[in-house]
Amino acid sequence: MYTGNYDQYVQTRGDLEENQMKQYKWEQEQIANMKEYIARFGHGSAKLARQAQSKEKTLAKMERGGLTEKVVRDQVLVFRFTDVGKLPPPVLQFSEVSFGYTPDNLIYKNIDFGVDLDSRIALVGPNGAGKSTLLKLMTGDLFPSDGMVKRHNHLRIAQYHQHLAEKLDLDVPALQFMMNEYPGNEEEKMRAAIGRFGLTGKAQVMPMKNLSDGQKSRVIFAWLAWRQPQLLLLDEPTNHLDIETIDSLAEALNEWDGGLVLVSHDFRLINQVAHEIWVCADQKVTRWEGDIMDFKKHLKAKAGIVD
Ligand SMILES: Nc1ncnc2c1ncn2[C@@H]1O[C@H](COP(=O)(O)OP(=O)(O)OP(=O)(O)O)[C@@H](O)[C@H]1O
Repeated sequence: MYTGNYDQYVQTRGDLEENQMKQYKWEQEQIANMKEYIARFGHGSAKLARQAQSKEKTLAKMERGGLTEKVVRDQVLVFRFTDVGKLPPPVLQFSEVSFGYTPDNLIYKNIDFGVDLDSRIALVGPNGAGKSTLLKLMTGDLFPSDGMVKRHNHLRIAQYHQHLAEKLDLDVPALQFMMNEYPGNEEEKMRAAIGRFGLTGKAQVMPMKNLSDGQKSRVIFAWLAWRQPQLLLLDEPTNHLDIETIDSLAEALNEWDGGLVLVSHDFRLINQVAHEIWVCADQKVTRWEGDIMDFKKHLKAKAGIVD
């Protein structure tokens, strides 16, 4: 049981484990020294043998008292995207884009911006402001009512959203699903591709209905990653992931060399991976001058919440 928030927990646990490891190493060193002494002098002169006996007693006492255990790390969840290399900017350009699902209700009016492969953008804004809509305009699932969205000819975009997991055929195992989606690839390769997202062994070959929602999300990530996108659009990727998996996702994104546009309500994830915050509201997309924690404070102040 730990008090405080998650960051404090990580810090405290780290400190405790460091101390435990120091104690463990010290004890093991003592034990090794005593054992060596006993082995060398246990049958020596009477004086040395007495000292060896005394060390034997100390050793037994230490063992009875309970030795410090070695720190064993929880299995680290692997999440890994393959590096993709660069395309010259601009890879995705919005020029005077307006969009509405109906002409009398515009969600965006005259927006201009560029996204490239160095971009690490978090889209924030009130519910229904149009964050998911903006991602769909980026992928080309939606077309602007006015203006132009230009994508680099060789740009590979992959989009993650919850509905992908809902479309999985749950009677099929993850491995089979990948082999069906990407035929002509060796099974071993596909196993490794799913394994890169922490789904291993039996979990790959049981029908996906037996997987947790978090595991299904991993299958989707593996499926997206196989296309080696240069630009990843993530729409609420953390809904079914536990906090350690979210950290693992953040780490994978930080190690990866492609571009990222993230829609998330998870301030921790945004804080870890985003370099820019864009606010979608009032038919506009505006760059927030500050980090996500400033934005959180701003939202709290707006809602009249005092820390
Ligand atoms: N297919 C559609 N047809 C008509 N209106 C839609 C459609 N999809 C979304 N909308 C509307 O467009 C607006 C923007 O929706 P969008 O899902 O992009 O917002 P969002 O910022 O992603 O919201 P949230 O944070 O709640 O996911 C909302 O008012 C929504 O009801």
